[in-house]
Amino acid sequence: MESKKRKLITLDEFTIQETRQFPNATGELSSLLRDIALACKIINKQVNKAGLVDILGKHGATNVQGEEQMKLDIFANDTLINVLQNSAECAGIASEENDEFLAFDDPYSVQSKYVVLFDPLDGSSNIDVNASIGTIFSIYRRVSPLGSPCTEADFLQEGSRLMAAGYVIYGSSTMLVYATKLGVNGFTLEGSIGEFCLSHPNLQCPEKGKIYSLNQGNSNKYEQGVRNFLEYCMEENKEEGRPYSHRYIGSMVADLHRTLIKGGIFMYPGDKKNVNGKLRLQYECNPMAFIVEAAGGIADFGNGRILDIMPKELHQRTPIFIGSKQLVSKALSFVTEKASV
Ligand SMILES: O=P(O)(O)OC[C@H]1O[C@](O)(COP(=O)(O)O)[C@@H](O)[C@@H]1O
Ligand SMILES: [Mg+2]
Ligand SMILES: [Mg+2]
Repeated sequence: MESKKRKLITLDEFTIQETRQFPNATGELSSLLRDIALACKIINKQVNKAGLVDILGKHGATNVQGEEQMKLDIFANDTLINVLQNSAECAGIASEENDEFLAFDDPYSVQSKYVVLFDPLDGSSNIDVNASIGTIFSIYRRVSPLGSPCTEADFLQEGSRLMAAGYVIYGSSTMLVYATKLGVNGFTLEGSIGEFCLSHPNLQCPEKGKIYSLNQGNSNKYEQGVRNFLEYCMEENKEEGRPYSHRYIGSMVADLHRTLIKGGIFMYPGDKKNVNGKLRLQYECNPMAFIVEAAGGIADFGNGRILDIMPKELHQRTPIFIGSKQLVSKALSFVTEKASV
């Protein structure tokens, strides 16, 4: 018996419906979101045929993070910048791959209320091995006056001031997940019509979880509290369903997507050498914290809410403990991070 045909709701239709809930809304934020989705569709096309086009491997340059850039990092970065520069809704961007922010000074962009931050390609170490990778983005309302180019202050705002944040995961299917203050929704790319269609409405991060996720290879470098929590996760306790399962894909987007859907905790703690860990506050941790909190989970740096951190620099890093309320609270009861955020 043929399964009942599902009515497809495209991202466009969904964002227009959402806008209608706000009588004063102008639709600029939704249109900006659609531009980001367009850029990610272009990136997705290259990712899907990466082995057949000259997009695998290193590019040869090093970014401001001191990391070797992959060809796909550069392609994704250029694609997002080109699409957003031509979008009438974006005043400027900051990227994990660019030293400085870029202010667009054409007559339309200087009138735009919003700036966009992005990690164009997340999970770079997984590009050449065909494991899930992604793009992470976030949108702030400007604090600088409209009519003139945006300033650094527009990008150095606390995560709690975000208007929207999301990610696209290039995995077995390509999905876009985004959050506003109204909630978190997931859309799957329907290849035959080239549209993101609503597939995961009103995502909620399970309160409990039995999966812990971190680079266990670094365990000896983590502080005692983190190591005690790992012991707790691996300890036998039938009643509490321990030991928990360890899962680590090595792409934050993929590890967070699993945590959002199945529950659990994702961590990238600081260690003796890197007290602030590896992940970037503005491009990775703030957007993911905004999404997980909007889905009922929590995100902490060890001594406080990620979204309350007042950014000092565009590329600063922060430790992160994020996911299901119960398991992250448990982890924090073991951990007192000495991060200088
Ligand atoms: O290899 P490690 O140290 O475990 O780090 C993996 C982490 O680094 C990242 O790849 C960093 O992101 P980029 O790929 O955007 O640089 C995260 O996606 C991932 O969670
Ligand atoms: Mg990243
Ligand atoms: Mg990246």
